[in-house]
Amino acid sequence: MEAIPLRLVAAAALLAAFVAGLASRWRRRAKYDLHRIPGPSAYPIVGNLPQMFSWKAPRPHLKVLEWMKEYGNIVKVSLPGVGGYHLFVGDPEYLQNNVTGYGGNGMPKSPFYKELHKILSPVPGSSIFTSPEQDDHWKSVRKGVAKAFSTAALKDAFPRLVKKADELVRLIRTHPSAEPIEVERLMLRYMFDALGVVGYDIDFKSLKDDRHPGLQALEYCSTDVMASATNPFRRLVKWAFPTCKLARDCRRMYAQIYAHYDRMLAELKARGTPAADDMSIGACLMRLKNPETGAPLDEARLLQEIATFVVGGTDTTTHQIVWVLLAIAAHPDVQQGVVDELKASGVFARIRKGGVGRLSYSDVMGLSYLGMAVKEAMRMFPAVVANVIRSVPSDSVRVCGYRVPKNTVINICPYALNRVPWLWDDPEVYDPERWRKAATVEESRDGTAPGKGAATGGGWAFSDGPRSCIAQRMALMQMHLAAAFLVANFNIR
Ligand code: HEM
Repeated sequence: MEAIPLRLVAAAALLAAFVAGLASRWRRRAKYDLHRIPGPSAYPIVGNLPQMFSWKAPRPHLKVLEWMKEYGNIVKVSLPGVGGYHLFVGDPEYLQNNVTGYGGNGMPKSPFYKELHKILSPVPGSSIFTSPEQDDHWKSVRKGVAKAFSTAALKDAFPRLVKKADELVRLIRTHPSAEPIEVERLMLRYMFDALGVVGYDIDFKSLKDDRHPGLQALEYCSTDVMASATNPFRRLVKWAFPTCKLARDCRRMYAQIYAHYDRMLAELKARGTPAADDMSIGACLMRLKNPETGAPLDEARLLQEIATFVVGGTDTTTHQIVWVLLAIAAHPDVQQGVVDELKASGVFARIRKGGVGRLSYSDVMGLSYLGMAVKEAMRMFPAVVANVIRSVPSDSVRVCGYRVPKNTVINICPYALNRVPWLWDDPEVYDPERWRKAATVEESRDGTAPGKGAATGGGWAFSDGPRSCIAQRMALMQMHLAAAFLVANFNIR
């Protein structure tokens, strides 16, 4: 029998693959509505990755806002290797009721969070932040640590934070006046220390040591973990070339950050059983029990939770306070308004004339104009600009009326939600006063000021629902205090 030419076999295989592809595409179109969801056209193979993550301007949130304005309140974006199709939804009601989970209707966090786990621990697992579901472990940690963010706990920690803010001001005063200060770096050191003293009653002392190894490692690993989660090639390079510089640096820096968590746990353990009135994050974590066995949390699990609050509470507050300061600096009238309020309340005099010891939590959190200036900066410049990510749990769930396959990604982009014109009046205007209107709803144009989009505290900056930021009150305290100290002592330009 004559052999079938190889070329014929190859052509038949190609044709079969093409027909199978068409059939599967046709079946998919019949079953789901993905093709009906509006969005930018995607390139073959790489989808919309080049538009979202171009080297020149890797600012996906700006792209999402642009697309939402163009396509409306649901936009389909194709991101192969980073979860496939992402749906960006600009309908707060839909998000609150179906995604972020009021009334237990939330969607699970996407597998994206697994990638982030590496910065918490070398051991696979999940923490309050990375847990996909609101399972028993998540519930016990969330409930057990909630006390650390109560008013009583924050009042207790306040004097320790005041000392840090005072140290920050003194450090700035030692700086030669002609030389510019790199504010972001300085605020990173302040917020890292603030998290340590408020959350764990441990002074990391990074304000004293610019090259603090824990902070250096945290900076490096935060960048790596986000870059690796959004760039499949970075993961591939590290895996394929374990001796390249990137892979070696990663190993060294991850070891350094894990060593920092180990030292924190050792210090907490050395203190013995926490006192009953100790409501710090560290004390709450040390009291946690395994919900299945009732035994104290095992060390690996405890370390992951300790790490979660360090990671969750440093970069976020740093970036957010920098944006707050930038907004205040760019609006001298707002800065003057903050100064006037500080003076009228007596806080200015206490900060400036050696009375910081008499400053109370209520003094600072009662500064309503400062509060509005902070909230408005959080609306326009949320630190978590995008990537609050959930997964559609089953084929039967419709997203804004569309049938989509299980595991389709719902990506909440606080930056876009806080600026889309159908949710806010004059979204591009920095206007702290819009939050005053929130307290007097009748003044607003449509009865929903500061905007229908406002979910919690500062728009969507802290997300929403049961998985929203557990530490938002602590974060606000840290930012209010830093802003009050800086504005009272310096003219921010
Ligand atoms: C201005 C500062 C902060 C911002 C803008 C912020 C923002 C957020 C957002 C958007 C989420 C939801 C993330 C998601 O669902 O993917 C979140 C969750 C979380 N944040 Fe924050 N955060 C801030 C400060 C902090 C601080 C200071 C801590 C710790 C002390 C912290 C700890 C957490 C934790 C543990 C979660 C997970 C909660 C859960 O899933 O139950 N955050 N944060």
